[in-house]
Amino acid sequence: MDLLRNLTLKEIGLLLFSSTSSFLIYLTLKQYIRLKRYRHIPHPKTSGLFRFFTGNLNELQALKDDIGFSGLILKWFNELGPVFKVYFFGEIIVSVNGPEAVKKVTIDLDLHKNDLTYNLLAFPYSERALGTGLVTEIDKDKWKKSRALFNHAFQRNVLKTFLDEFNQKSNLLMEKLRSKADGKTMVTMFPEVNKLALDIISSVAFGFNNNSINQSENYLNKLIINLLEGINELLVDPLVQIKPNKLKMIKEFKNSLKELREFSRDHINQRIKDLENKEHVPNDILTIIIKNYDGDSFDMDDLIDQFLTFFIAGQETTANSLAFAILELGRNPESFLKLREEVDKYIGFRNYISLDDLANLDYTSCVFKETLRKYPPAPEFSRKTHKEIEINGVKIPANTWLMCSPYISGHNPEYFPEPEEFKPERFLKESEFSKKNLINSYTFFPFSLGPRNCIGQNFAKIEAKIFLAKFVQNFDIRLDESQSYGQKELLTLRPKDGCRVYLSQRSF
Ligand code: HEM
Repeated sequence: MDLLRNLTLKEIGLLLFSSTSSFLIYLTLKQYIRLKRYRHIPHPKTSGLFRFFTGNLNELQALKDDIGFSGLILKWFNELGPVFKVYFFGEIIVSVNGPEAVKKVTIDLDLHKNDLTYNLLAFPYSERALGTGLVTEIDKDKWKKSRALFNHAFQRNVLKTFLDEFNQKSNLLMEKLRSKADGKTMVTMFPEVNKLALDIISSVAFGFNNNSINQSENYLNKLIINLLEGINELLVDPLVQIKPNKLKMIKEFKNSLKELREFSRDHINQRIKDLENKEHVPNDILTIIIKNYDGDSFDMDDLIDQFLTFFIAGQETTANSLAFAILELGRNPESFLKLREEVDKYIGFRNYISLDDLANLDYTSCVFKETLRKYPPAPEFSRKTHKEIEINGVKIPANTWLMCSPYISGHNPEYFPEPEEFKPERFLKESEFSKKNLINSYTFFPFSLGPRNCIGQNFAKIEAKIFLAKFVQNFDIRLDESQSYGQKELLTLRPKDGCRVYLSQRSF
């Protein structure tokens, strides 16, 4: 301090100037060295005065509302080829595409998840949200233990026992929609299927009747929406935490998270108590988890992480795909009629759909798959290299953030000609694409692949097929022509205007 006190203003200015210059030189050198490691990997054109630092930030921001991140990287894939990088400030993402790359990343090398991406879900705004739940656990050994526990609960023969719940909740939604099926009342499908998905996961996984289908605003539904909105904001705007006009949203996010965690804690505690007291409990996923838990005592925060993870992973993704499916069926009446023909043949007017019935619904499966191809709800997922690897002959340095995209693959005309067309037939076993093996696990992977694939995929397939079958059994649809048929990418990919339809009771 004494030294500073003896300096003149001019000397202090010079000192500040030289330390700022040194800092800038340091940043420039650091960025130069970082980018040099990736020099051989092409990237989209950068723009702006500070583009050496900001990289592709301008393009990422300008296009995020228009075609979304997935649309943007698809454009870059078409321009730059299967391996390319995108960068902004210190972050470099390498997008790797094509069957060989996807197999290598997800199966052969079974790379770790990228901590930076998943931390946004795990600990947004420095709060514990999904924490060390199954989606966000980075530590492989810990993840393996949890996954083994959950695998029990997601086996087909266990899910089969919940078929009543899947049917009952879908019937409830049909009943509600019937009350609006006058051909004149506009129905936005996304919130409806969102509540359906929430009520199904609440009942099948956690044994309680949430009953949001019949409520205009549901307590849990609202809390989850607030939670997801907060995380979305953080994803699209890293500076959100210092913006005064976002303070209210952040406060609401934190309150909702707190309430959700308290709700989960109470529910889990009650179940543990009931099990200890040998009370009658539902044989749901929570009971299976508690019974198979092999720790000495329960780590409550860990269980809450899992509880929230299943609520969120089990709701958003399926709901988005169901809303997109209705939108596409509305735009493609011939697919709608084919679907109905199949349902009429195998189900008729029965309002209970069994597992055997589901096995017959081949075209229904194709409709669901085609929807997931065109609009994978999780359009990208991230991994991290721990040592240098080679993909498609391109060397990728250690500690690189890698990205695989079911969206890019699903829109590649090499495997899916006329990718913008909705053609469920391409997934029929006898289709030329199936015969040529153009559609396989490495070209169509909306549930990801390898050990960290989606544990809920059978769950989602059952839910989707039952809903679609019941929907065409009951209704004719007309789309609201004024809506956008575009997509909106937040945490997941969803229909931009939520899928607006006019329903009528089915005519014969
Ligand atoms: C159409 C519906 C669904 C799609 C497209 C989907 C997609 C995915 C994808 C791509 C992943 C990998 C994510 C990553 O690597 O970051 C994933 C993981 C996961 N999904 Fe799904 N999902 C769906 C439905 C569900 C449902 C219904 C549940 C629960 C009932 C669920 C629970 C999970 C969980 C817990 C994980 C993490 C698995 C692990 O890392 O071990 N998902 N899902």
